[in-house]
Amino acid sequence: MKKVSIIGATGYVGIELIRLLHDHPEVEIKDLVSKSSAGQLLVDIYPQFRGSILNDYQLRAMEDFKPEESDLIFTALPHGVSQNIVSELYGKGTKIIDLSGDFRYHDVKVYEKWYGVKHKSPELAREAVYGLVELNREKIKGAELIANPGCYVTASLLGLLPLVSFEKADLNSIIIDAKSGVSGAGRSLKENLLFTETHNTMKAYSPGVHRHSSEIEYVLNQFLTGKYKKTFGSLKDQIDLETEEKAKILFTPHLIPIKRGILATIYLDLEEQSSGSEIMELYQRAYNKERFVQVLKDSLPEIKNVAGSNYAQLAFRYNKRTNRVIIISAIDNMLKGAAGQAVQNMNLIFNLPEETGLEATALFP
Ligand SMILES: NC(=O)C1=CN([C@@H]2O[C@H](COP(=O)(O)OP(=O)(O)OC[C@H]3O[C@@H](n4cnc5c(N)ncnc54)[C@H](OP(=O)(O)O)[C@@H]3O)[C@@H](O)[C@H]2O)C=CC1
Ligand SMILES: CC(=O)N[C@@H](CCC(=O)OP(=O)(O)O)C(=O)O
Repeated sequence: MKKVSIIGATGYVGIELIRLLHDHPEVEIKDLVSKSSAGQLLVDIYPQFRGSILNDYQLRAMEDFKPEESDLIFTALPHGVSQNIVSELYGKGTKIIDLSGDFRYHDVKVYEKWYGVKHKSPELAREAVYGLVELNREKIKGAELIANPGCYVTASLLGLLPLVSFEKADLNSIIIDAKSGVSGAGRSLKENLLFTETHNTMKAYSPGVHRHSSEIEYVLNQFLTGKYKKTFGSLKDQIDLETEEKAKILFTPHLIPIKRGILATIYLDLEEQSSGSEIMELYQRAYNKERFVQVLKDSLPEIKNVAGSNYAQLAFRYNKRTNRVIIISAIDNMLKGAAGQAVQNMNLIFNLPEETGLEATALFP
């Protein structure tokens, strides 16, 4: 049995990781590290674990945590905080999967611009392997530090990559309109996340300037330059970003009155006329071997059909009149958008079948 630990254990992603790892047949939870609740029993904060193997589990302070006793550590901390902890843990022989935005950009200048935070470990940011499994599977297997992707980014990239990969999309026409449940904002107290502020309403936020715009563009542009070429799709030629146009996307997130789930609706122009069957062939080529990506033909993705599961559901409609494609992508922000994808990464690192511990279907109702 591999030993795994979580730092930031009582946050929403932390608790989702505990739930997945508790049911995982090949790992055992070593330490659950918590800043706010060190010394307390997990069940006093999350009573749903009462009676389980974690019934007597005491949360541990960072000072008492010995990283070398774990084979792998998940850091489920806010960005800015995570980089400090990861740089202390790195190089001690333990693999790390970081769920924050801190290590998602090899070029920390891009991170600093969009997050407004100085990066203290640029060398580690260059080492980190981007953990979108469908894009980067081979590198993930040998990685020491994984940067688990953003939730909106996962939904958006899975929808976009087949058309970008097969050079069908006009790279300057991409518009992403995405909606998220409130758990996407984490567990800490914020006035704008109160029940009375979020229930029976819907709002856009950070239109065009949300930090995930930069992550979507950054990964798409790395992809276009050939960084991920061997593991996904078949770009004919790599582009030179100095001389050719980069992908520029416009992204607006919305908060909707549900607990979990993301639905992204993506619009793009095609370079040339196409057809629904031609595009379907691209999506099938991209995803027919993927365990967690389902391409729907006659129905459309819905949050209720993925919430509680690690699946992404995709569908597209080719609009001949405008020569545009509308792509719809649904994931659970806490699972394929965070903890589920992190466990998928862990399975690859431990050379386990990718779906181990992740086979639950969506919860319904
Ligand atoms: N929620 C989501 O859907 C997604 C979240 N993410 C990312 O995953 C990470 C964790 O997210 P999430 O669980 O939602 O966030 P939460 O706010 O729910 O949890 C973060 C946890 O980090 C711990 N922590 C340690 N030090 C600090 C500190 N200085 N300030 C605040 N918290 C601290 C706390 O747990 P403790 O006291 O137990 O240590 C806290 O509960 C974030 O980087 C987030 O951006 C990524 C994708 C999706
Ligand atoms: C609804 C909501 O507030 N969602 C969060 C994004 C999710 C997240 O946690 O950000 P990372 O994936 O980059 O870590 C936000 O918009 O900031």
